[in-house]
Amino acid sequence: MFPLTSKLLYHSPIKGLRNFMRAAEEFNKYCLGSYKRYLASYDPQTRHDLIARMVNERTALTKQGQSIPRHVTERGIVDELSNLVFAGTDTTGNTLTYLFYDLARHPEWQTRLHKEVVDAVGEQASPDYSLIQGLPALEAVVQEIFRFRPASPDGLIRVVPKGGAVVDSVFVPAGTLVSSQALSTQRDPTIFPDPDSFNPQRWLDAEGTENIDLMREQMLLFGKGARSCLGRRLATMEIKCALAAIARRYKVEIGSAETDDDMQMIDHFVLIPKGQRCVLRLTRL
Ligand code: HEM
Repeated sequence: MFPLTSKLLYHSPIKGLRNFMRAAEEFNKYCLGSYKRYLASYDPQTRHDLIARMVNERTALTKQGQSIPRHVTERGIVDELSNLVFAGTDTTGNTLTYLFYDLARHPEWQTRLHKEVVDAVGEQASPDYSLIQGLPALEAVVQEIFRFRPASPDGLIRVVPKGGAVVDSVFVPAGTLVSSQALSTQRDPTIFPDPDSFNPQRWLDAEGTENIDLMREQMLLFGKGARSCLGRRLATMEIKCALAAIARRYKVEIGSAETDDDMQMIDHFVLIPKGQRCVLRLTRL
């Protein structure tokens, strides 16, 4: 952010903007603290994550007496951490919110998941990912929520490179801004019949047929290509683990007469529920 713009926004007469700037500052402090804690226990022999790569790059450049590019300065690394937390929080959290809401409306899938998970993990309180990763009903439910409620529903703009491109037999000149967005692509009735219904069974029925490749190809929620979502596997793992843990132990029901209205989808860049809440009732099985 440009420093002057940042200062102006901080003192803006609009309360929402001032709150946003203060929240961003708090958030940055949190990320800086996390980075310092990370460095305090940093061991290059055992750490092989993204931040370790950045720290190692900076160490090597320092040893060679070279100047440090911004992306591996302390500020650059802390910005990277903030980006990861921003990118991974509301997307995953709101997907889980819609997932439990849609399951509350489809108790038959809760019954199916409960049986599948209990058979696979027994009494384990926090099921090990290796035991649940490939469970068919769990996979179908997660794919269906990704299709039905894509956390990032908007078109993300790309610029057509030099020489132009041919898309679906249409020539698009270089420099044209293009995008496609997940919400409508993933509700294309020619690929997903009855697209406005939450129906995990469609994934199970398609398995082993050529339709499954078409369906997977049509899924845009994580983007496509070289700049697609870095955290898609982490997000999928988190969602499957949370779903298995809840399905094993709880029955989930709609908890308020307002829940259906609250859960109408609003495109806020990230998909959010209109009421900004989801009241559900969980009962121990
Ligand atoms: C359900 C959860 C998630 C959804 C739907 C989602 C969706 C997306 C989308 C649509 C993009 C842009 C792709 C493009 O421009 O073509 C993206 C990028 C990215 N996501 Fe996610 N994301 C999720 C979770 C996460 C998590 C958990 C993390 C990391 C902790 C993460 C980190 C990133 C990063 C770093 C990028 C930028 C990649 C790049 O520009 O090279 N995301 N994500």
